[in-house]
Amino acid sequence: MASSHLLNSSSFLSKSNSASPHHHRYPCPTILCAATPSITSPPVLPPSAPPPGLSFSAKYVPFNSISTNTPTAESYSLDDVVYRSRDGGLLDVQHDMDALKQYDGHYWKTLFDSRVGTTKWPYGSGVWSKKEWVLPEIDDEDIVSAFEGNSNLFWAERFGKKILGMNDLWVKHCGISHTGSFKDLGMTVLVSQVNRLRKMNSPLVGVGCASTGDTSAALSAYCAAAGIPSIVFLPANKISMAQLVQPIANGAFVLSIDTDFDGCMKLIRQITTELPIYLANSLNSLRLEGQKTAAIEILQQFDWEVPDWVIVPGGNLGNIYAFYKGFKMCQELGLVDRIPRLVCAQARNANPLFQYYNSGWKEFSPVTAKTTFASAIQIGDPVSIDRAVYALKKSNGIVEEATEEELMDAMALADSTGMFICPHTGVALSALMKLRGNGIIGPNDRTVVVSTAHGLKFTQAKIDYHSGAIGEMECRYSNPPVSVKADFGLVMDELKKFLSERR
Ligand SMILES: Cc1ncc(COP(=O)(O)O)c(C=O)c1O
Ligand SMILES: N[C@@H](CCOP(=O)(O)O)C(=O)O
Repeated sequence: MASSHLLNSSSFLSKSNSASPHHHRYPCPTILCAATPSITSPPVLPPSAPPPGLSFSAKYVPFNSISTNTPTAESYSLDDVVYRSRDGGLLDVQHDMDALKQYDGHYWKTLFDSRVGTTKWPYGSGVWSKKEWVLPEIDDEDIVSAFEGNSNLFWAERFGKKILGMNDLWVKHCGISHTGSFKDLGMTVLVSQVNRLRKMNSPLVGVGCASTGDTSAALSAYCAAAGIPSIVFLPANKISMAQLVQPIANGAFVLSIDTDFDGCMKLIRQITTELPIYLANSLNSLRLEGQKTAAIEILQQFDWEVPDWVIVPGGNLGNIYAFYKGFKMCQELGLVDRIPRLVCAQARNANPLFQYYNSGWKEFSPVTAKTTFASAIQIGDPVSIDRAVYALKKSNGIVEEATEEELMDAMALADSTGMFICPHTGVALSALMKLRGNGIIGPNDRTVVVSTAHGLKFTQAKIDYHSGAIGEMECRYSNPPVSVKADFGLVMDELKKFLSERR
């Protein structure tokens, strides 16, 4: 136990095993056996051996060439600093699928499964255990990782049975992570690539983002681990204290700006075209390569069985596409034979995607996002709108919304069954409750709700709820503490009252 902990932390800090003879560009039998180094029998060979010299690669292509299935000559190296296609559209990371297809689905499953829990750098990370599908060409010693991923897929037995009559409900706790949100999955990839670029003498002086609190926390932590300056633009007074203190503690240059997230996003986009600061928001498609591994991980955790539904709270809308991409890659490469239906859940106070969906995808209009307890998705003009629409259409997906009362009640109910979720996960659970209520999601459907951040980042929202201190809200599941004098009789009275009410 102690020695494996030491191994993990020393890998994080020094990449000490980077010069390992097991450092290959493609999966190999040695890597497959990494978790059992003291073998006496011959290594287990993968089902189909790699042709000698075959390597994997990826490049940027215009996203619309993918969404319209139109071949294009426009592409960029991942070592280029580029966020937009020539016509101003989004980019996407395109992998050399022909090279990946040299191996069958069984091969990839065996390889990925063999890396779970290994201390061999960098494959113990849930992201880097899928390295060939993420950033295939980066050297292991350039990777900046905090052992992210491999997050708990929690069987929400009590919530499912008691609240929804469901037996097969799961919560993927992506917020149980280094900086407390799913952003770590993408940030390890982005900061690793910047680390590589800086070693290649790129003029980049730092990495910057606009944030509602989680992207900035992840960016500042990974940059601090790599000794790279980070710059974060935060909407003043619109993020939680816990989120604000994260980049401050990690030594980021923090600008608290008198605008909302969308205003910060506009500014960082302008600034990163003027200064050699690398853009870390999910407009940068590199981030999504890491985030998509959560989808692969869900399949892996179900022994490669496909759930019926996956529900993701949406704000800037990169993550819903990342999930689609992860599932789709698994299907295309033969690991599974279908993909789940995706649901994107938004807060009613910040619901541009929901409105677009409700219009029958006729017209998209950005909104001015109003204050919501789900503050990390208080976004009115999502940069990945096109990616989200594509993911939803391709997965026969649905968009739902939740009012403030619905999301806070859902959060309180989930907490009362042993979770400690964030308000964004409350949005996703409210969506589930509605879709169960109208029968779209059936009682036996295997359903995964993606929990995107740790509840400890949002304690003020929970305090407000449990003290019944929210304007119009009934706070019907609040559980305030009972004050009592230090007197045996009075304490006994309170306990008897409590116990009789429980009967
Ligand atoms: C906790 C949390 N949940 C959900 C989201 C939504 O993710 P996305 O912006 O990729 O839609 C974000 C960030 O936007 C977030 O920080
Ligand atoms: N919730 C995000 C908003 C920005 O999203 P990004 O994925 O584009 O970085 C945050 O935490 O800042």
